Amino acid sequence: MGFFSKISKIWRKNDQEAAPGVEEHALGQEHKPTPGPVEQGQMEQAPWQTELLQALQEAEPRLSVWLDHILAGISSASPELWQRLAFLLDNLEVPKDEAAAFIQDFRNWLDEMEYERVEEFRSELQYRLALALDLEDEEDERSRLFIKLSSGLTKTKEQLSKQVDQLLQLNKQFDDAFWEDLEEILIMSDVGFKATTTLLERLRDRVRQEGCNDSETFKTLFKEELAALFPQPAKRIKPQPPEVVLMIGVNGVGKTTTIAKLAHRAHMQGQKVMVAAGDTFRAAAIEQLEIWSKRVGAGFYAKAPFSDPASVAYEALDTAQAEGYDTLFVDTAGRLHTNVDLMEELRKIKRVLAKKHPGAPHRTILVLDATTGQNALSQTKLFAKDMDIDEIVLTKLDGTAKGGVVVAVSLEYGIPITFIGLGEKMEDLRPFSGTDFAQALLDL
Ligand SMILES: Nc1nc2c(ncn2[C@@H]2O[C@H](COP(=O)(O)OP(=O)(O)OP(=O)(O)O)[C@@H](O)[C@H]2O)c(=O)[nH]1
Repeated sequence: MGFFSKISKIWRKNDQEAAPGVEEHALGQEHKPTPGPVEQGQMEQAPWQTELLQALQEAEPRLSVWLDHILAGISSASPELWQRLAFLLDNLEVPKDEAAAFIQDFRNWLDEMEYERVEEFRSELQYRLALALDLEDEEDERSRLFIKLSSGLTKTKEQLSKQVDQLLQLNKQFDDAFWEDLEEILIMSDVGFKATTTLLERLRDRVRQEGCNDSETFKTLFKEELAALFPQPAKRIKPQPPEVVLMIGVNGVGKTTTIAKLAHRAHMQGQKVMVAAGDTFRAAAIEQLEIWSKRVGAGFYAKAPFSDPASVAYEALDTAQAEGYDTLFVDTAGRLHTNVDLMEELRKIKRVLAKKHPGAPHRTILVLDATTGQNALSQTKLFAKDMDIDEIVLTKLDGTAKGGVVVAVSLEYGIPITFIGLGEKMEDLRPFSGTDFAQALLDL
């Protein structure tokens, strides 16, 4: 369930699935929340409301299309925009107090970011509505970020797809020479030895089983087997709150930004979120985290610079428990991983958290920069030696990402990639999908 405790099932054929672009449930067909008879004291609809409702009812049931209507003729944040947003949410049967809170949250964020113009905030507004209405898989939301993923993988895509195409033109026998050449192409694309071996074994079986003898079929099998390589995140049982998420990773990979994005997401999904500044070695990191926490509506806990990180974690958890938080993100120092005491420090933080709240940290997330190629692999190796890593978040996949390393990192240690970063803004975070990735990487 998203931010709102109740919305009309206007976007779903039934509770089981979100059905993006489902015609028969478009606003105004079967589920037309047409304004009821004007109850005693209820205001007559203003002409703009009648027009807007009609436009929404006739529009395709897609977030971006509805947003076009809400924003029609509006160039910047204004009382008119808030009125229209409230009208849309009201017609989705969102409880008035929750709709007002959503809008106020967004206005506070605009003030914080000093955003004024629609082009500055439209993407964030769409992202917030997608999360709040539990519509992240709605078609537009997917395509908005898929385009960024594809452009980030352009370099790897060109290299890999071009070479596979050439190989398929030269050799359609799928004989030993073919597989040796393909192995070389994958290794050269940073896929890593273990992932390459596994992928080739599976692909050879599929080619044999399906009697594949043409390029098109081979390309389909290649995409399917690449998508299937990625370990799936274990089904998480919601722990006794607060869920404690320990964030680890070296400096500069995008950890602070990722914590902010994850906190924003959790908040937009209706959780009460706190962020703890466990990287006490850099005053700048504490300040940056405080600014982001405020912007995304999360609580924030920090102590003086150079305080013991474990005491920050302990006290933050104590406060989160006392004040009924649902989720606590604990940032940690990211000094280059060669600095051995960093691992000792992380182990101490884990011990302190577990003592205070058995089972904590419930999730340990390693943040890696997808543009650093083999470095990301060596960082995973180092952290995995000392920490039980539950998830990987790969950032900067909108940059010149080394797409092959994405496969290697996840497969080498069997750690699922749960989210990918596709930009610096809060809405540039997407749940990782092996299928999307294979599609974006193998433009075959
Ligand atoms: N293009 C792009 N930039 C990103 C992404 N994630 C983070 N960044 C940028 O990368 C830079 C480093 O991000 P931080 O979140 O400060 O990284 P950090 O790991 O906390 O680094 P330190 O603060 O040095 O510990 C910032 O300029 C971010 O805006 C992403 O997914 N895409």
